[in-house]
Amino acid sequence: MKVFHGVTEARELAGCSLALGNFDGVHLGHQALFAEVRRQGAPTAALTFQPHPGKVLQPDLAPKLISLLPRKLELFEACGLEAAVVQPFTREYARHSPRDFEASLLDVLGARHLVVGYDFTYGAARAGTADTLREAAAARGAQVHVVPPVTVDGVVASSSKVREYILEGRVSAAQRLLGRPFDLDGTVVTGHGRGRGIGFPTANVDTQNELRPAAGVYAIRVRFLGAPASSPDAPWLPGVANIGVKPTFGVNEVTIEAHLLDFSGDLYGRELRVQFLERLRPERRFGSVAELVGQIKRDVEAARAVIARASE
Ligand SMILES: Cc1cc2nc3c(=O)[nH]c(=O)nc-3n(C[C@H](O)[C@H](O)[C@H](O)COP(=O)(O)O)c2cc1C
Ligand SMILES: Nc1ncnc2c1ncn2[C@@H]1O[C@H](COP(=O)(O)OP(=O)(O)OP(=O)(O)O)[C@@H](O)[C@H]1O
Repeated sequence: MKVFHGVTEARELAGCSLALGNFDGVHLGHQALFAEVRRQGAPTAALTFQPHPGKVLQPDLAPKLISLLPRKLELFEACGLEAAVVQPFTREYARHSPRDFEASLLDVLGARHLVVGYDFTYGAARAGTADTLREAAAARGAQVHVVPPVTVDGVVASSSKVREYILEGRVSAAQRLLGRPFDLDGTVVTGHGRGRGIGFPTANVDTQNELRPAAGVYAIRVRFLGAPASSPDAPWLPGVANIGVKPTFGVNEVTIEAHLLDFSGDLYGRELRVQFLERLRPERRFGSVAELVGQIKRDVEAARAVIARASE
């Protein structure tokens, strides 16, 4: 997939079918837009903003993002798009009128089909709507396609809803809207080394990802990323993760630690992707290490059952 930095760099996409949005998380609603783009024909592309407009316009209220830009681009590619236009978003850019935005897509970039969702708005003060976009396109012989809301069990798929679920630890609800499990990437860093001593060594995952699930114990799958580890179809390894402050040991900082069920070996420095399948229980303080170990054994069995179901 080709990545262009800004509309003016992307003129070779003239005649393209282009989806418009932030696309944080690339959930099922976003995927429906990309399916519509593919139906309209090549070259197929999506335009997204970087940083997320919320970070620029209301930094104090801005949400934690479901996925960072590299992962978003990877997901675009997995949806079959041939190109992405990453438009730098600044306060100055945000002041552009709807007319400017229309001209940049239709005249500068020369898109032929614009694909937006049912609630899409654009330009300063969000004054542009699907109707104004349609008028602007029609005047240039281009078309606008508006995708109706995609819902799952009565819930409209949206980035905000997915974030809410993840923050509550409801990762399987998030998965239903994403169409895949929520994941984050990280590097294995050193911990306190207690895990090995109690029979459950854990990889401490240091992640740049902004959004993490609520504290608790999760059934997970893990895949190694990057050189020299593996190819894109490297296997998903079953695991169980604890997110939290380890109250049994009185640690203050929140960590994400993953115990791989059928793996032994040194993981320090490895880069991995962790997929969260289901929350098994809240984190709690145990009166003794023996009680904690007994519970972790039960967690491992529960995780195996969840992962076996997920792999069916
Ligand atoms: C499946 C699993 C569940 C865990 N649940 C808890 C818990 O409920 N409470 C707690 O204090 N620590 C919990 N832990 C964290 C352990 O205390 C931690 O893995 C161990 O102390 C090793 O930590 P270290 O990496 O800091 O050495 C859990 C760990 C795993 C792997
Ligand atoms: N469930 C959905 N069904 C159809 N289109 C959608 C759906 N969700 C988003 N879209 C469309 O996808 C594009 C990208 O939207 P955006 O990135 O703002 O996503 P969002 O999920 O609505 O985010 P947020 O929850 O933060 O408002 C927009 O054109 C939007 O209208």
